[in-house]
Amino acid sequence: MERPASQLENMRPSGLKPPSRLPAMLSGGARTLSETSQSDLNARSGRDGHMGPPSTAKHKPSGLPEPPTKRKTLAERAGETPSSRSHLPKTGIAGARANGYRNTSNTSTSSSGSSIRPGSRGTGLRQIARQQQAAAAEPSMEIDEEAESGVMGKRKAWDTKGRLEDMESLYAMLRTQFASAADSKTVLEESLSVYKSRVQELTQLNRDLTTSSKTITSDLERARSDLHTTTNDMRQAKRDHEREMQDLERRHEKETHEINAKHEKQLQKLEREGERAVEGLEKEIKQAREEMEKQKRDEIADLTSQHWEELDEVKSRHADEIAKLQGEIDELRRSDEGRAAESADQVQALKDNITSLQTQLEAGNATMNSLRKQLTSVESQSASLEQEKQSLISKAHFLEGNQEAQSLEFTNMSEKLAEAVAAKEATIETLRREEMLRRKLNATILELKGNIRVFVRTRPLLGDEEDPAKVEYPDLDSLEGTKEMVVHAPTTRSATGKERNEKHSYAFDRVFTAGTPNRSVFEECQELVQSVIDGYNVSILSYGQTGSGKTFGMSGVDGIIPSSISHLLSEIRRLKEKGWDYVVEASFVEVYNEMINDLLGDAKSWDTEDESANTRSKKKDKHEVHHDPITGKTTVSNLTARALWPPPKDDSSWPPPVAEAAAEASDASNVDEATAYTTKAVDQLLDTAAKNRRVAATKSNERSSRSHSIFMLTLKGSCAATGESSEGVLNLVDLAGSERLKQSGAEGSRLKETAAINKSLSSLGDVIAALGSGKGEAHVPYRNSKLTYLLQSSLGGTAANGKSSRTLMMLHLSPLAAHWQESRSSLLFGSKVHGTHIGTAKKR
Ligand SMILES: Nc1ncnc2c1ncn2[C@@H]1O[C@H](COP(=O)(O)OP(=O)(O)OP(=O)(O)O)[C@@H](O)[C@H]1O
Repeated sequence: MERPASQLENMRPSGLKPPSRLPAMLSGGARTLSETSQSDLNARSGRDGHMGPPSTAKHKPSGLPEPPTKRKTLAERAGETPSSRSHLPKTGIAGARANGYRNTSNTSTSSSGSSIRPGSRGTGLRQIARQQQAAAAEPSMEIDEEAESGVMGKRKAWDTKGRLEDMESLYAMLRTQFASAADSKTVLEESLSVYKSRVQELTQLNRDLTTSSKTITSDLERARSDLHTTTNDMRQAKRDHEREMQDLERRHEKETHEINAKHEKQLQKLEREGERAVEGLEKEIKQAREEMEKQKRDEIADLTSQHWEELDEVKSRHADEIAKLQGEIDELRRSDEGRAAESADQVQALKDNITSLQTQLEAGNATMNSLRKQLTSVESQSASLEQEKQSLISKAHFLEGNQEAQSLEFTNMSEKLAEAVAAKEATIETLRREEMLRRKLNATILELKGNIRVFVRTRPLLGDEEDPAKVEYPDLDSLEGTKEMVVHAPTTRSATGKERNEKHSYAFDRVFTAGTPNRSVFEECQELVQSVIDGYNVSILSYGQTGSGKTFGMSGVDGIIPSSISHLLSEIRRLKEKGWDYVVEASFVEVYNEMINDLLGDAKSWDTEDESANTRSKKKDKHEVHHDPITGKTTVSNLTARALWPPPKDDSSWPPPVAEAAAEASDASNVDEATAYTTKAVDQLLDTAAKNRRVAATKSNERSSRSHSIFMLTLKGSCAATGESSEGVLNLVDLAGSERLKQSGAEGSRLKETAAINKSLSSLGDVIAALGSGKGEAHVPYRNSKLTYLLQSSLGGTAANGKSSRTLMMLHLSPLAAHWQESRSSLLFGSKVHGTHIGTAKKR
């Protein structure tokens, strides 16, 4: 695109400007060089002093204007009147010339200082023209004056000769003037040719400059387009750079994220390894402890047998000495009075001897007590030895003293015996009071903690499982135990690409970190299990999606079922010393499709109802649930109940393998065998249940995940001494997987299963919510599902007889981020249950 010259001028990098006068000259119109007027040339040469030919200063033109008309001949001129004659200057020519030159110079001077505006130049040309006209007019006036006052005026008309002379002189003068005019013309022509060549030069210069201008313009255009291209390139490079930077940033963020995730994984791995190491160490410690205990037991046994041997030795020595004494006494009796004193000395020596023996016995007893307090049989035998010793002493006394003293001694001994019996009674009474106090305290503690409690447990990552959900435990170091958890949802992105990091905080009665072993979990449940012994009904329910660890926590090694049995057995043994006797029975049932099945019965008879029959016409359950409104007891008809304690002696099919041990179990000295029996019996119960479920699974897959199992323990206790009695039920429930299967996608048996599971789990939530509303038992919808109806008396409510119960909901979570939604719905269920407060539990 062509730009105006003024703009181009401004952009000229070199600062080169086209000669300012050239456009002016060119703009003067389409005049050719021949058309250029003398005045133009004069004006130009005047304005541009250095461009003018130096010769023009020397050979100034005469200043005479070219005759506008044809010159007259001399004869013609001679015939003219003086007024009409030519105006020939005398001195005025030079003056006019000088004037004209001066004027031109003046114009030039003034023009050179002025700008190159065409207007000003035009003014200069007009001035020059005016001056030339004035110069042309002036000489004519001078000639006329001269002619009148000088030459022509002095001659008389008749003086032809004089007038001829005048004419001759005038002619000569004119010739001179003509000659000078010719010179002047030559000079002017020379000047013109100089000007012409100068004009050519200038034209050439103009052309060169135009070409140069064009070149520069095209250079400029090129430079501008280069600049444009460079700017575009730079912008593109900038954009590329920005894009690269963004990519780099994204990559960097991703890498950081990956590194963080890797670190976390490593940390967790290390934690897991640490936990495994701790577990291994614990196992080793346990083994070492067991070995030490065994060693101790062996040592105790050795010491005991040694002690027995010593006692036997002492006894035989006593017997020998007694026999010897008896002989000596007899001899003494037979001897005379004189030897009585000697005998008395001997008796004294014997007495000393007996005292030292007594000291030995006491020391032996002290050693024995310190070694094993539980060896009550040994103590009782020691007591009989003590009695023997006392009788020996009394015999010695008898020998020593008279009849009266002997009877006094006897009375003292009887009193001491009565005192000992009274002390024993008082001790038993204190123990009973202590036991009652303990039960009350335990009840108070549990009441304070609430009748419905919720624990959360996350299982560790298994095998090659990866990508755990992020969980934080804000009060991990709390001395009261961890109760809070913050679960982070997997990072998502909004429609605008913004990162969304959701997290949810929860608080429960207890939160267990991933990897907490079963044993530690049970320690927190122990108080609740203990309260069953005290006569409360308790339910512990494992809730969570399939694979979250419900079965592992309930029936696995050190799980709640085996640990509860072992804890209850040790408590039963402890209470035996305080006068309490317990009977323990176990049943194991499954609730599947709203039907109760006996897991210890025959699996082949399960799931027999006609699928097509409607619910009302369905035949009655084989196992009916019945609640006694007076006792508050729940019974299920046709249910197998296995005696776990005391081990039965008369059932040939039951007890299972440790028959001999069981037979001896009623003997207090064989508690270990009895415990072994019960433990084995429980293992066998669990095996039988698992086997039955496997058989049933041929009809319905994944039976264990799709049904609820309930291990029911009934503990009946009585204290003959006080006439007190108690009955508590412990229900250990492994619920069906809580994952919500879409009913729309399920068909046939799976649809029915899903409906039954959803119904029973939501009924469970509703029942607990209703119990928490405080509207009373009448408003609790126990009957909405078989599960809640079966557990009615142990879900935290209060039975008609005023007996109330306790519940522990154990939420099991998968650690995987992929299972986040299921974990969240479990946590929401737990929060709903945890928010429910149910009043104080009462025992009847
Ligand atoms: N705390 C844990 N420590 C180690 N392994 C565990 C733990 N919890 C669960 N597991 C393992 O996870 C797997 C699934 O556990 P489990 O069978 O108990 O889940 P579940 O919830 O009972 O499933 P389902 O509902 O199908 O019966 C098992 O292999 C189990 O050994």
